[in-house]
Amino acid sequence: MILDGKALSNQLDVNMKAEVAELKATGLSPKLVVIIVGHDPASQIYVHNKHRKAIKLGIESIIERREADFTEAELLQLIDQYNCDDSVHGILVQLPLPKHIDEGKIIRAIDVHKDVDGFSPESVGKLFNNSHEHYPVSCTPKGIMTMLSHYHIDPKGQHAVIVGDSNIVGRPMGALLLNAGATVTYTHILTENLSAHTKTADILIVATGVAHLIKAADIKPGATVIDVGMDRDENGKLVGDVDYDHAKDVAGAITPVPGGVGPMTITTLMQQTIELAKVADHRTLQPVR
Ligand SMILES: Nc1nc2c(c(=O)[nH]1)N[C@@H](CN(C=O)c1ccc(C(=O)N[C@@H](CCC(=O)O)C(=O)O)cc1)CN2
Repeated sequence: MILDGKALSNQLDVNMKAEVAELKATGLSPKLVVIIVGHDPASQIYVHNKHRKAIKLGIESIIERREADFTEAELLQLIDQYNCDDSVHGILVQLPLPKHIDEGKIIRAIDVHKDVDGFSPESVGKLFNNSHEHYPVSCTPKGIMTMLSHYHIDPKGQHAVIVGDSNIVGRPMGALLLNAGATVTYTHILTENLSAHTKTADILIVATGVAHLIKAADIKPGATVIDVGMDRDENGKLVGDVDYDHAKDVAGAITPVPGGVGPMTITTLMQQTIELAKVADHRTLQPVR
């Protein structure tokens, strides 16, 4: 089974577009600000895709582009400007940032109520506590959970193996799967005999940035394989971390690259922008006693 993230994303757009139109009719217009510093070619594409999707759904979208020598102090000031702007519901700083900027400091500077990426210590804490409150979660892992649910793949009791320990994908992915009742194994670049672990996975999530790291022989027959990689092969073609052409014959379900996880990341960003707008509106309407 091919897990078609592009088709699912387009399907979810229909309801989101209608919801945004309804909110706008009540005077609430969800608004997202994306800040990008520098000229990383992949980031330019992702930010462009985010803007295009927001416009398609009727979400207001501002892209703030700055040169690679934009300073940390200037970035903090820009974030503060949008923290203070009540018309803005979500603020996202595209990662990676140039080396002279401290990512942690930037993430912590975003008002927690506008942390549409779910990267703030507060949101991450809630995720790892399995809080039942509403809070944003890193968009790629949350989008993967939406995809698993759509295709009736229930992680409960399953062995999920995560390859890659990034804050954006690997770590929150493991927490979401654990919260959904999976038994989770984290693996990463220092893991010895990686294949011995991946071969035991009922659900295998690969997010390493190494093109075709996972071969068909590394996969348990029938497993669900989720490829988060956005790599280039020797011909410059976009490929994943999984050798899709051979892996698809072993896996029970698999995401393609492109058209798998990527579109679901963007759809989740839009869902969380709408959610933050509704929560902000509710806070305004309900004075704190
Ligand atoms: N602030 C953030 N920065 C980054 C995040 C994030 O969630 N928040 N995630 C990644 C990249 N990412 C989101 O920004 C992302 C990756 C891929 C896609 C996507 O649409 N992929 C397409 C192919 C695009 C192409 O042609 O290159 C697909 O898979 O079909 C969207 C978003 C890093 N930074």
